[in-house]
Amino acid sequence: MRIAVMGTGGVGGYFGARLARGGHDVAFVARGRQLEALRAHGLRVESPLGDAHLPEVEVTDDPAELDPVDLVLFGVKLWDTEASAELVRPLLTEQTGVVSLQNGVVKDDILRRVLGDAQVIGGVCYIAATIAEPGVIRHSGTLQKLVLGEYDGAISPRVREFRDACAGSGIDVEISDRIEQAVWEKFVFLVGLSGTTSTSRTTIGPIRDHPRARAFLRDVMDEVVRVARATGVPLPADYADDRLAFTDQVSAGMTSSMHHDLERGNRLEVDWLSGDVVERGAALGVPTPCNRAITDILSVHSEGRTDLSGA
Ligand SMILES: NC(=O)C1=CN([C@@H]2O[C@H](COP(=O)(O)OP(=O)(O)OC[C@H]3O[C@@H](n4cnc5c(N)ncnc54)[C@H](OP(=O)(O)O)[C@@H]3O)[C@@H](O)[C@H]2O)C=CC1
Ligand SMILES: CC(C)(CO)C(=O)C(=O)O
Repeated sequence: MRIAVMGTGGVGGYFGARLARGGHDVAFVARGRQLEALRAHGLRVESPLGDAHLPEVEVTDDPAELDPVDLVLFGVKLWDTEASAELVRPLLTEQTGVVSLQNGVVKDDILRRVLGDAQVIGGVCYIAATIAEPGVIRHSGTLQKLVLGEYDGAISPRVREFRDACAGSGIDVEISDRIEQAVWEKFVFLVGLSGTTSTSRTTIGPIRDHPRARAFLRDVMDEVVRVARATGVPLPADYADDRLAFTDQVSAGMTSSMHHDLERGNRLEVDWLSGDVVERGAALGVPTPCNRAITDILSVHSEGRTDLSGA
């Protein structure tokens, strides 16, 4: 398959590199120091599942320079979605699928609005990966899973083709015929994990082990479940308990990409995660006090590191 990765960071770089090593024709879109490093030294992935080095990669900061592709993988942060969607237009044919690896439930709303419903295939990814240094992606743990599916539930040829490309490249992948629900299922867990690990600046272990922090984590996720159900997404009413039980199975050291971003002084996605839950809840009449607390507490960090000393 010919694939373009829009945003070669933690997730885009990881999955793009695996697909390239799997024999697919992958072009990368990057900028700044990442673009320079990819041009100079190629792309390197460090992973417990095996390192990979692509010494030469097709990379650009301007998708219009690339030939059209079968599939675009979206790996930019949420604030860059709209502008990046405009940039990938020249890569699309009528058949091209656009799959977002991003978090949040708003990402595909934006892509569908800018690019049209028919172009967008729903997707969710489960992985912990970051840019360790320009040109180097570090994968933590062994989780590296994609779930994808057409929004109308059809198992289309393009979805099957991408599933086969991923499976043949060693990526854990499955097709869902209820992708909207799958996106919300991850959103419940992610909003709980990102909100609690970032506000308490610790990994999941101490949070799930402390009775009050654990109750807060559950309530944060339960608000997302209530918003999902009010939207018409049929999550079970006790889904927060299911996700709480799931957090007991992950490693105590697990944390969220947002917590990593906070520690690094980077801009945060909180307005598209807990903040989006608050906005949707307000529109639907669903109270979301825990997510509001998270959004408000993190607001002083949401634009990245600033001098808070007041000096
Ligand atoms: N990291 C993780 O483990 C996981 C992340 N996610 C989600 O995936 C999404 C991406 O996260 P992550 O991979 O961590 O993000 P990163 O910041 O690591 O990567 C995004 C990359 O895209 C680049 N980019 C943005 N806009 C453009 C553009 N117009 N042209 C070229 N390059 C561009 C960024 O450049 P610049 O730095 O200059 O902005 C950056 O290098 C988020 O929504 C996140 O929540 C989901 C699961 C796991
Ligand atoms: C929870 C996790 C690590 C799973 O993919 C994630 O999506 C994130 O932190 O952004």
